[in-house]
Parts: sequence; C-alpha cells; structure tokens
Amino acid sequence: MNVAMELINVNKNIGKKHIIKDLNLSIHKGEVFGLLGPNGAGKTTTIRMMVGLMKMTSGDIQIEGHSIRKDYKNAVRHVGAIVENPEMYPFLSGWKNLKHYARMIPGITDERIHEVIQLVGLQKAIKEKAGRYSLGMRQRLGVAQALLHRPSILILDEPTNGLDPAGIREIRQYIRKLAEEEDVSVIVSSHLLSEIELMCDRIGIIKNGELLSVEDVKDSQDDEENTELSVTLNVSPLKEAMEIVSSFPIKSEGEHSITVKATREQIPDIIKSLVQADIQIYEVNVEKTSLEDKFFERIGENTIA
Ligand SMILES: Nc1ncnc2c1ncn2[C@@H]1O[C@H](COP(=O)(O)OP(=O)(O)OP(=O)(O)O)[C@@H](O)[C@H]1O
Repeated sequence: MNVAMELINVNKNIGKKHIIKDLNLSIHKGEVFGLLGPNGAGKTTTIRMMVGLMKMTSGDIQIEGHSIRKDYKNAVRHVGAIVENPEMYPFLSGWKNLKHYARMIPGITDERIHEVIQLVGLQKAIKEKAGRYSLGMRQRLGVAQALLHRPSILILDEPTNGLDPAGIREIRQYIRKLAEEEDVSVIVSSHLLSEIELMCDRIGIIKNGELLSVEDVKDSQDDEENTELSVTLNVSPLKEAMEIVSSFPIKSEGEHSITVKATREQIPDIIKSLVQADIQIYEVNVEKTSLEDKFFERIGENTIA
C-alpha cells in the first residue's frame, strides 16, 4: 500500500491542555479519508498540523516521505488545503480569481487553470463574478485554487458545512473523481457521518483528541454475504424463543420481540429452529446494520457526537 501521509505519535498541547493524543495514522495514495468527530474533538487542530499551519508538540508527520519537522518545504508542497473559508475577490470572475492566484505560483499555465476548473466542474460559471456564486460554487473555486500546484494530497476541513443535499452530492462527485482519476488523496473532516460516508473509502473517528477507530467504508457496504443484519422477531412465548436464538448476539429485547445479529444465510435456520420448538412467529423484520451502528459498537458508545 502506497502511503501519501503518515502521522507518527503526534501530540499537541496548548497550555496545560493535551489536545491531540498520540495520533498514528496512514493516509493511502488515491483514497478519500474521512476524519469524523464531534465539535471540539480535535479535527481542525489535526488538520492545521497536517498542512503545517500549527506545530506539533511531539511526533512527526511525513508527507510523501518528507518530514514536516525536518523538511517542511518539501513536505507541505505536496499538500493543497482549504482550512478556513477560501479567500477570493467577489468582484472578479472565477477565472480571474484563479489567474490572480496562479501568478503567485511559478509555472502555472492557463492550461492548468482550465484543467482544475474541469476537475471541479465549474466550466459553466467560470466567467461569472465569484460574489454571485453559491456556497457550493465558492467551495469548488477554493478547491480549484488548492489544486493549481498539483498537490498529491487535498485536505478539506468540514467541506459539507452549510451545503444543501445537492451541494453535498456535487462535492462527493468531484472528490471521488479527484481520487479515482487524478490519484489525489483527499482528507475531509466532518461531524456528520451521513454527509461523508458515501464519499470516503475509510473513516477515522476522533474524540477528545484520540483516534478511536478506523473503518473501511467500502468493505462494509459491498460485502453482501457477510453483511451483518439486524433480525427482529415478533414471537411468543418470548422467553423460550430467547433460549433458542441465544447462540446469536442479541442486540435488543422488546416486550414481544427480540433483535439478533445474523447474516442473511443464517435467517432460515433461526426461523426453522423456532418453528420446530413450537414458537409462534408473528413478524420477521430484517434491516442492514448501518455504518453508524457499527461505529458505535466499535467505540462502545451510543453516539459519536
Ligand atoms: N488555541 C487554543 N487554545 C486552547 N484550546 C484550544 C485552542 N485551539 C483548540 N483548542 C481546544 O482543542 C480542542 C480541539 O479543537 P478543534 O478545533 O481541533 O476541534 P474540532 O474537532 O475541529 O471541532 P470543531 O468542529 O468545533 O472545529 C477543543 O477542546 C478546543 O477547545
């Protein structure tokens, strides 16, 4: 696996506060990685360290093999980022904004400007004044700007904040395109799983400055056979039914129902053994365990927030 960025035992103290605690993480080439955590979890602090805007207290971050501590310039030149609101001139067109920004970077041609516009899908609106852009379009112009110098890692702090569902869908589309077609690694942070789960390959949960778990999103969505299902059985008598299904992990118990975790293949066996024991089955309800449920289970809590 090719690693684009590696965080090694990263710690950050501000005053007496230990804000980031021993963070170890590898970002793979061409993947979209989500950093998920509630407000105050440490996402922005982590991102500020990744882009070199904030010093670590201890540890190191290697970007494309260059240590941000020892070889800052060569490390951060591989990174493009939007950490705060992207700077732009509202009275200039999108094109002129990019052109103005490109002047500050040696070797950026008009051709490259066209390329980044294409990458974020802003062709139609590029002649319009940036001040008339919607939030989603401003975001895309910011991403285009961050891509001009051909970074191999793009970092976006809370890119879905304030966007409507259509805006979130657009950002998802161009972020996946960047990762798949341009081999850019993308790191996005969010406090809402639902807003990033469809765009990420992996998601790391951060809480109180600690990385609690890293989950493969695609695996858990694609692997039908091993997909864990929640099977709710409305049965009578409940107590006897419980004994029969006791070999399956029990998720919850209702007044007349019981919910167990099982794969699709196991469902006929569960029903058969209940019928054989003369248990009345009134209803069987099967649901996919959501990614959110899996996260909660893994971190042993009821909520990410
Ligand atoms: N300059 C600072 N001085 C003191 N504490 C700070 C400072 N910057 C951040 N913190 C604290 O560090 C913790 C992590 O903050 P951070 O902004 O990284 O979280 P976050 O996950 O990005 O949350 P949000 O989504 O609210 O920005 C918080 O408890 C915050 O109060």
